[in-house]
Amino acid sequence: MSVSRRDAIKRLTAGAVGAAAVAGIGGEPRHLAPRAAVAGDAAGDVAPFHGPHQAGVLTPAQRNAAFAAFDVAATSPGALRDVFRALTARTRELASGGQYGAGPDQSGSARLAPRDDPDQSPAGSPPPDSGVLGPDVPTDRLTVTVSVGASLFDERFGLAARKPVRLATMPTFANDALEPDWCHGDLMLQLCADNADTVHHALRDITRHTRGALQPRYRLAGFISPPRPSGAARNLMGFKDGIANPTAADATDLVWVGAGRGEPDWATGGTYQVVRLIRMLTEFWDRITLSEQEAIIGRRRDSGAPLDGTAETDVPDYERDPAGALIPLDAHIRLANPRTTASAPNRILRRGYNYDGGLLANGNLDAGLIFCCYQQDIRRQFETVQNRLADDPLNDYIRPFGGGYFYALPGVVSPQDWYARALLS
Ligand SMILES: C=CC1=C(C)c2cc3[nH]c(cc4nc(cc5[nH]c(cc1n2)c(C)c5CCC(=O)O)C(CCC(=O)O)=C4C)c(C)c3C=C
Ligand SMILES: [Fe+2]
Repeated sequence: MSVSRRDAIKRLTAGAVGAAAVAGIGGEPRHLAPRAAVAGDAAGDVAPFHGPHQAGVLTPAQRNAAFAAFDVAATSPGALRDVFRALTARTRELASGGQYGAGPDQSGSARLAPRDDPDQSPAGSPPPDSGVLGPDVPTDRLTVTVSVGASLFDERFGLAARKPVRLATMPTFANDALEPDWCHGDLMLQLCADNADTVHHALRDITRHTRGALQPRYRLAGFISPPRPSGAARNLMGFKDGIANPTAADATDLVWVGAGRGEPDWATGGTYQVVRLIRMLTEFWDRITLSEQEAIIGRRRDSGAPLDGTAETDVPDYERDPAGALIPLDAHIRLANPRTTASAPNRILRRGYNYDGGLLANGNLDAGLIFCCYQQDIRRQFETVQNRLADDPLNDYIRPFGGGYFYALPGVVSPQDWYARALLS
């Protein structure tokens, strides 16, 4: 992250607080009217909003994302409830799409209202929407996954006794060069959609409706490339990434927090989220040989196959290669998941995105991975894997600079429900 970009963000956040007195949380609700399908909509474009778990965890990864951390500027429990109610209302509406300036006609179906409808935008008021997506707001498989950090459970809102028992502040690991401006936060929003403008629109809508109560802390946009030429998408080191991941069938054992795990009742249906902002030292990576790169990862760069196999989907067989003749003992995939009975409960659900943030002050590329994973227990899963990676040769080519530990809230189960209702009631 360049110094100028960070300064720009600081200026923007300062502006948001300044505007708080004017807008107030939520301001006027900006209703989207439901609408018939618009160009670009296709079957499967809607990621269902209501359910026992939030969308955006098991949802097949959309192509674009933003990870945005916030601090809560609201000071009372009542104001905190308003924050979550506003977040729920905006997310529910944005995820189901609609038309700005439309209202039900006599038959109850959606219609386009005249653009200059005075009821929608009274003289002297700003328009109800940024307009970034035009009048038709597509669903675009938008998901907004809301997570809370350990700092939300400090003395401000009287929530200390309700903290998820395994939620802590992310520590600094051996290879980290953490930048405080890019770490932690009371709240993390993971916004994902098939198109980048949908992600931008949703983030802008949410910040507008929570201005003064949520203080933006940092944000980073991410993307997933199309298959090149097939199979899993590639990260910015050129390797297929996200090949080996638990499936939805594993989620009960590995991802969702259920009853009987010693967690507070309100937390049932949630999951722990780890976000790590990891810069890639691409200038160094691009200077080593292909076989060195492949030995570091443990897979072929072109096909994604493990070094003991031929296809991306082949499962590495470490028992048949105890000395690491084919897949080195310190290959990234072997350290991360040794595939033993003992290591099975340590598996994590990865849902990462590439990021490209321009240039660093020294002229090097600022690009890398927004590593994000979900799990039942950070210590048993992410931290165990991370500690196994302590001497990973890949560490010479990456530098984690930010992120945090969060708890993704249980899902919103009905139109009357809202994020964190069980926590705050
Ligand atoms: C602590 C967890 C992990 C971090 C941090 C991490 C960073 C990281 N990984 C890559 C590239 C690849 N990782 C791959 C597999 C893989 N990585 C982790 C964990 C962390 N990675 C796991 C658990 C696995 C799966 C291992 C397995 O089950 O076999 C791969 C191979 C393709 C794949 O299976 O996804 C690549 C490539 C980078 C570049 C990186 C930091 C920038
Ligand atoms: Fe990895």
